[in-house]
Amino acid sequence: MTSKNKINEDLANERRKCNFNIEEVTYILDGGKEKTLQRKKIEDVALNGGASVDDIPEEYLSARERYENAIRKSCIYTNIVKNEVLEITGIENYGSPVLRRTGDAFFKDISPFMLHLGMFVPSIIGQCTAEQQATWLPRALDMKIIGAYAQTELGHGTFIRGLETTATYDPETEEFVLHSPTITSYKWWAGGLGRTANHCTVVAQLYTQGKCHGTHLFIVQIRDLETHMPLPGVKVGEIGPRMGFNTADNGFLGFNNYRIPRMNMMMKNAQVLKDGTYVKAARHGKLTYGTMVFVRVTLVGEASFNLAKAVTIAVRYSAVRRQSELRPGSIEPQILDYPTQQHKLFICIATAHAFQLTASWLWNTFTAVQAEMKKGNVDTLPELHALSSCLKALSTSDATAYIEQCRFACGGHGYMLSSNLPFLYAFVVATRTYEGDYTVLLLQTARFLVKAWEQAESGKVVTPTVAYLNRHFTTNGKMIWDNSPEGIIRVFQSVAAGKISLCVRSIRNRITSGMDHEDAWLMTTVQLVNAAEAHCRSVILHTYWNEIVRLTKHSSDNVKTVLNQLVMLYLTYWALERTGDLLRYSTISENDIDLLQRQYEELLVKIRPNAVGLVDAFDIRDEILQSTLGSYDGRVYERLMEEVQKNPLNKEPVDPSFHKYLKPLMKSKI
Ligand SMILES: CCCCCCCCCCCCCCCCCCCC(=O)SCCNC(=O)CCNC(=O)[C@H](O)C(C)(C)COP(=O)(O)OP(=O)(O)OC[C@H]1O[C@@H](n2cnc3c(N)ncnc32)[C@H](O)[C@@H]1OP(=O)(O)O
Ligand SMILES: Cc1cc2nc3c(=O)[nH]c(=O)nc-3n(C[C@H](O)[C@H](O)[C@H](O)COP(=O)(O)OP(=O)(O)OC[C@H]3O[C@@H](n4cnc5c(N)ncnc54)[C@H](O)[C@@H]3O)c2cc1C
Repeated sequence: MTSKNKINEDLANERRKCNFNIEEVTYILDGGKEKTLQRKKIEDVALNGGASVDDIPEEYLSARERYENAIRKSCIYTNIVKNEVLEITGIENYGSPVLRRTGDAFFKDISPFMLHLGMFVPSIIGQCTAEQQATWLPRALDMKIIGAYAQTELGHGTFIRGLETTATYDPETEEFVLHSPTITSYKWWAGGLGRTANHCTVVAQLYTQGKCHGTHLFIVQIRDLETHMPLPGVKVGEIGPRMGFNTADNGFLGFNNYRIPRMNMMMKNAQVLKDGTYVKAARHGKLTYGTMVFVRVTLVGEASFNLAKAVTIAVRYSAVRRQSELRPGSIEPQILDYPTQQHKLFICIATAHAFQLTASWLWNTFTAVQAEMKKGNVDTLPELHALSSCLKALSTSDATAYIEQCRFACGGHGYMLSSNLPFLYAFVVATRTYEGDYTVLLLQTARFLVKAWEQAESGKVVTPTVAYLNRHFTTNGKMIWDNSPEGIIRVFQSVAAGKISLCVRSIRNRITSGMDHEDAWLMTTVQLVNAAEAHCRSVILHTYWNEIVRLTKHSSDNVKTVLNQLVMLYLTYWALERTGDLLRYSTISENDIDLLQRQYEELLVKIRPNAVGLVDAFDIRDEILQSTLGSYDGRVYERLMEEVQKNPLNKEPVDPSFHKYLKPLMKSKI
């Protein structure tokens, strides 16, 4: 081992202290040993040549240079994926989370191809007929065409029914005429649309035979494949600097009576026949929203992964960083030894676990619902929509808050872009808004909860994720407090049931006092968001606990212990966060709360020796972490110094601005 990659002594000590088998935990988080081995194989192939390939860190580049550099790296990565990785994994792994995550070694910000693979390709798979897929999919997968997903407009993002772009069918030519009738109808935000894409999925109001049939999806070519010039009738460009996503060339797009062939309407769920007759597959009105459901499901895993990155950085840094004295003259402690620091960080480790296991469970639910829908059964779709909406909302919101907490935990150095924490924050905070804003999605879940409550009230057995509502109608009074995992989960379910019940009462009272249903609902939305949050919290607690019990059945004792400590920390943390609710909806006493607090503090002490082992178990390679503070070897100060050498401002001893501005200022008289 050279002195350059010698492990920091404090970090080495932490690893010696770790008492569980790190690989075993990695296997659990990856979904099994085979998946870990496959991931490592992919990473080895994809990152073999040293991924970052940036001489100057991308944050020093101008907007133009950054974009060009991002395209350059996207092409390098795509070629590696096409020529080397898919050879091993097969084409079906094209959009897999492993490839998405390995891609992070190439980009601190984001690849302009992300939306092509993240939404354009999924919309072809989910919304096109087999015949259409045969036309478009091979070309899209082979990057012969590059697409974006243009749904949001300048005037509307949330309210899809309010979109203004029109697609009017002309039976004479068997074409759709796309048009942007107003400024607010311009497509806005689509990633990859501004400079990169030559095609996109466009969501537009479909008109045929003089009637509007609501929003539908169309595949639209927007640029010439040879010259990349926008086609006549298409106005396209980049929307400007953003808080993050600056290499994603988010774009705008307008149409002036732009014609596309009839077969460019994505026709899996509805068709327009040659003569203009509209035929709808009579299954479910919202199947055209399917791509969004798919992405919401994948975003739970994204939240987990990005939080895992942030907490890996913050825990390793906290083991290396020493600050202050506990007693006069004593050696400065590692900041990880402060209980307040542990309080900031261990919940982040537990949350990353909770979201990762919930993401896998949600993915299995998603694929089961897809399988049912293939058979023509759409009964399970509302529950999936309610689940994916609230889990997307909470996971992205919590991950955002905890990534910021990790940054705070790294003090001043966490503010450096080279720590990667600001990039992670800017990336994840957007996920709280895109693909459905936090509040809006929780209100979707609330609609489902109120209906489920009414069903349970009428004695019907409701679906598994809200089965606690049936219990609500068979028990009297407050839920008995019980400090076991199952007991805490039951109490959280009672909190959710109690809050939904209050919402229903509030809506009914308002209607009784003369409001119509819409106003009564509107006036109750603050409570409804709160109830949906409580429901989702109970789903996460329940899933995390169940999955840990199931997945550690055959684990070694120490792995069982440490994973159990983490899940208990998570349950206790949330119980303490929600003492107000617990006092209201359960028999918990002040003494019980004191006990919970003690239990929480004891858990911090127990987890402390394994903290570095736990973040090592996320097994995120340095190339992917891209952080001066979080590398495996803990050479924090050396890396910060090395980074300074890359700063173009340090290339010359005297900056030209001195002679141009400063010196004249210094010489000038008052
Ligand atoms: C080289 C590089 C390598 C890289 C590798 C890449 C690998 C790929 C990785 C993938 C990573 C993914 C990254 C993705 C990045 C994404 C970027 C962002 C993209 C976007 O943001 S796209 C735009 C998204 N927009 C939204 O989400 C809009 C939100 N609004 C809505 O969803 C709806 O309008 C809303 C709010 C649901 C309301 O709709 P509306 O029609 O008005 O419906 P109602 O409220 O009236 O409800 C009616 C009824 O329908 C039910 N409903 C609603 N939605 C759905 C649904 N989706 N599914 C099922 N049912 C639905 C609703 O519950 C109501 O039911 P009722 O029974 O109560 O009547
Ligand atoms: C980084 C980034 C990338 C994106 N990429 C894409 C893309 O590739 N393709 C694409 O089509 N779009 C994309 N979007 C757009 C994104 O999907 C929308 O911004 C998002 O859906 C929110 O819609 P909005 O901007 O219209 O917000 P608004 O709906 O205007 O929300 C503003 C506020 O109003 C509140 N609000 C709105 N409606 C309601 C309601 N009914 N009840 C209560 N409160 C409400 C919201 O909670 C929020 O607080 C992207 C956005 C970002 C930030």
